[in-house]
Amino acid sequence: MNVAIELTELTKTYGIRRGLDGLTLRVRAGEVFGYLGPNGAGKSTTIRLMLDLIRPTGGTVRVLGKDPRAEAVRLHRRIGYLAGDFAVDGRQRAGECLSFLAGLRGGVPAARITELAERLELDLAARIKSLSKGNRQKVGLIQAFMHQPELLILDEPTSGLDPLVQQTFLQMVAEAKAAGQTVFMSSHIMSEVEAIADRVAIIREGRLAAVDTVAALRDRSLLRVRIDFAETITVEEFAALPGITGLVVTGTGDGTTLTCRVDGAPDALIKAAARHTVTGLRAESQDLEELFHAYYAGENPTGS
Ligand SMILES: Nc1ncnc2c1ncn2[C@@H]1O[C@H](COP(=O)(O)OP(=O)(O)OP(=O)(O)O)[C@@H](O)[C@H]1O
Repeated sequence: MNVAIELTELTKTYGIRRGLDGLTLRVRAGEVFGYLGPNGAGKSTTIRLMLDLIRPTGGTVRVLGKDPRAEAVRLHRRIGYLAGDFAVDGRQRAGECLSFLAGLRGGVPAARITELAERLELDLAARIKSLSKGNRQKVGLIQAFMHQPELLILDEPTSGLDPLVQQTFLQMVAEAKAAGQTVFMSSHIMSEVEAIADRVAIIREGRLAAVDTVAALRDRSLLRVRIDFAETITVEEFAALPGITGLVVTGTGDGTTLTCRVDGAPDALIKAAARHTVTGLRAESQDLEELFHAYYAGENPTGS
């Protein structure tokens, strides 16, 4: 396996504050990797450590097989980086700024910059200080993508972008992947990375809470079930069934409704329910956003 990023037992403390706490993570070359976590989880800290913008308290970082501390300058040419707080000289015009940055990256054809600006609908003649937050973010995206780097490291790339531009951004990521580039992008919203990420990691309070493919995470999620009965049923009949949690029974007289979560096969629940007259049945997988909120809150959403 070709590894693009390898973090081992990575720790960063800011005085007494914890930024990262023993994070071990591998990102494969060529994959789109979503890095998710709530505010303050340690996403930007991880990214800054990868780029040697800050130094670890403990552990090691390897990016494209190199130590970013020893080879920062050479590595930066092979990376496209969008900072969470991307900021450049506001007096410059967007096009001038991008040409200048292109020079630092070893040169980029002007047509490539124009093409990206057209796709993102950015006016290259506008002064950066006159641009809205979303339009400044487009400048940040172009400077990260323009030299077609081996590795894109994007900290909250969709921040401030309207939904149409977000779609264009997702296409750009898909094209980068098709061209064999690796994309590491952070976000605090699952739906932003769900569609394009091969794998996602979820971090919480500086630690890894989960890492897997989106499909596998979805498979791990629980089933939410609601069953309506014609007659009165009791909690006791269902409470001891395997994999059942959050059991609630409501209503009396005209019928009862049972709601619960099921981990694993719902067979025992269905057989127990079939002893009664079932007037309604609904079962749905916990949606991913909900699953992530449970991870964020420090629960064990898979119930395992
Ligand atoms: N320069 C700093 N000095 C002190 N504490 C810091 C510093 N930078 C980050 N922290 C702390 O480290 C923790 C992780 O912060 P980090 O910015 O990496 O989180 P994040 O996941 O990127 O959050 P956000 O989504 O809000 O950007 C937070 O508790 C934060 O307060």
